[in-house]
Amino acid sequence: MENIIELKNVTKKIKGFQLNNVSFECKKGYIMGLIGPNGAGKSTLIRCLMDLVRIDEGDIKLFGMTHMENTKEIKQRIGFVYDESYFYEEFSIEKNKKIIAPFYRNWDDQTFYNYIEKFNLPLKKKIKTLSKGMKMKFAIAMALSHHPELIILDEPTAGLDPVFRREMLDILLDIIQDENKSVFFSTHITTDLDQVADYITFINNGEIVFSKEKDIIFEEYFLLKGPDTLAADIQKMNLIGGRKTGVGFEALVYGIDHIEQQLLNQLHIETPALETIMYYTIRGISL
Ligand SMILES: Nc1ncnc2c1ncn2[C@@H]1O[C@H](COP(=O)(O)OP(=O)(O)OP(=O)(O)O)[C@@H](O)[C@H]1O
Repeated sequence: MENIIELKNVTKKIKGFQLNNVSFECKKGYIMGLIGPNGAGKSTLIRCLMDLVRIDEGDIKLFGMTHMENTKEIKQRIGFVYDESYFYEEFSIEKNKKIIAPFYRNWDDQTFYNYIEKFNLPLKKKIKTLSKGMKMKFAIAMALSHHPELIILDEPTAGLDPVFRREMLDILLDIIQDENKSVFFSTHITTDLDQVADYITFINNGEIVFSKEKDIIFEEYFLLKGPDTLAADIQKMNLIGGRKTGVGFEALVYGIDHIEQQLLNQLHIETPALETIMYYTIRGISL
């Protein structure tokens, strides 16, 4: 399967923070979600992908090319949506479109106006008067109207109400109905990923914790629950994290083959949500 995004040992130092030896791949035709807590480096990583900041070491390839080789071509083929508005706030939706469209060789007015209608956006309204959700929809309409093969979104659901969020996720799912298109988006709302992502990349403190198929993650991690009397035994079991819950304990482990069957028989075993995996990976053990 073709890699659309490929990072190898990418390092980027900024004041007091470092993306450290980041490597992962994103395949054509899938949705990859990038998760991590505040300050983990998600936006920095996306800025590196878009060559908005230069990496110090390593390699980034998009469509098999580096930015050094052909950044113009890469950017033609990406639809980019990020938090800070890069539109002309004083101009209307339509005027913004007129200014930006000529930069894209595959710009398609018909597609643009279809999205405007679908998203119910007011063409004559100035950007600064739009709600956060409308701005996000406009950004998505712009990003999709030049038929990109890869859509990169930084926190597309942040600050949106649940109805808008659901709509946004449906749009992402719609995009990959065309198997030549791929989506890479960051979020800290992990439940969004439960619904739409095929692959998850988890970053913490500038380092990749894992980058895997979502279904495999759910096969590898286990949430164990049991009474306080077993807490001491379970602590010896190579835990990722755990805590007392009031009625006993819960603990996150990677694989359960190393745990004696006799102990497992006394525990309740669940598949953890992504949020739980993220929480215990970051917080560690406090049993
Ligand atoms: N231009 C900059 N100058 C100095 N520090 C920066 C700059 N950009 C990011 N940082 C720092 O780099 C770290 C990672 O920030 P980044 O915005 O990439 O994290 P994030 O995972 O996107 O966080 P959030 O979920 O809160 O948006 C933070 O400690 C941040 O303060």
